[in-house]
Amino acid sequence: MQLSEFYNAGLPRLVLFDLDGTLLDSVPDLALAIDRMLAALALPLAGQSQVRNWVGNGAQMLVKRALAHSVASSDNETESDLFDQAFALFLHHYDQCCAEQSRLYPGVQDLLSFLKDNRISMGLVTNKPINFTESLLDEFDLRHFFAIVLGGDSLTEKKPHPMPLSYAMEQLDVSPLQTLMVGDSRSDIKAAQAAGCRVAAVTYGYNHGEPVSAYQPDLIVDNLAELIS
Ligand SMILES: O=C(O)COP(=O)(O)O
Ligand SMILES: [Mg+2]
Repeated sequence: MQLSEFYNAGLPRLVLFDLDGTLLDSVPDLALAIDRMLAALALPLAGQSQVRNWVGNGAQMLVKRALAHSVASSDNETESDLFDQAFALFLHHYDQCCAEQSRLYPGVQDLLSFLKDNRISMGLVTNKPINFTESLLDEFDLRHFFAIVLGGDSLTEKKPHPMPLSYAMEQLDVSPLQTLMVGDSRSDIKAAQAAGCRVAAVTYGYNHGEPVSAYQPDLIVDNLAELIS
């Protein structure tokens, strides 16, 4: 279904996008950084297929999930020391490799250009830390599309909390009824539902191994270009 059919009065005024798994296939580089972190800690490696199921709740949760998978249970103090060490290693390695193998998905350039040509405002609301988000937007020359960019550490709450979506709508002075969220995971769908805006979900991203249909988004697409009228 095209956007113009979905919004009776034409197009939404604002489209908010998720980054990882929606615009950018980032798992190859996330997995590289996680495996370099695990190797430095002499722990068993995870690989892309595991990491794909762990992405979506921010970098700290990604590292926690990787440690929970690779470390036999330990006491709280060892766990927190290990986390601090692991997280620092992850940040260091991801900083080196975040744009090595990551690629934009098919249809992304087409949709962003279509929305820009139609003067629809766009925002980026990701759970990825803001410093990596900004580097990747520069690397893929996407920064100019977005009127607002929020990372997982930009505000006190991240998706699935509605705060970053509500904040973006307030800053751009657009109501939830005139806003569409586009994402790949339950966090995006739940945040949009709680913020009162409609949500389109892509089928190709990272949703912890579950189909996005389980969370009842308003629209489901296999390629973002399907939204273009
Ligand atoms: O960093 C993550 O956990 C994923 O970020 P996303 O919100 O862009 O999917
Ligand atoms: Mg995502």
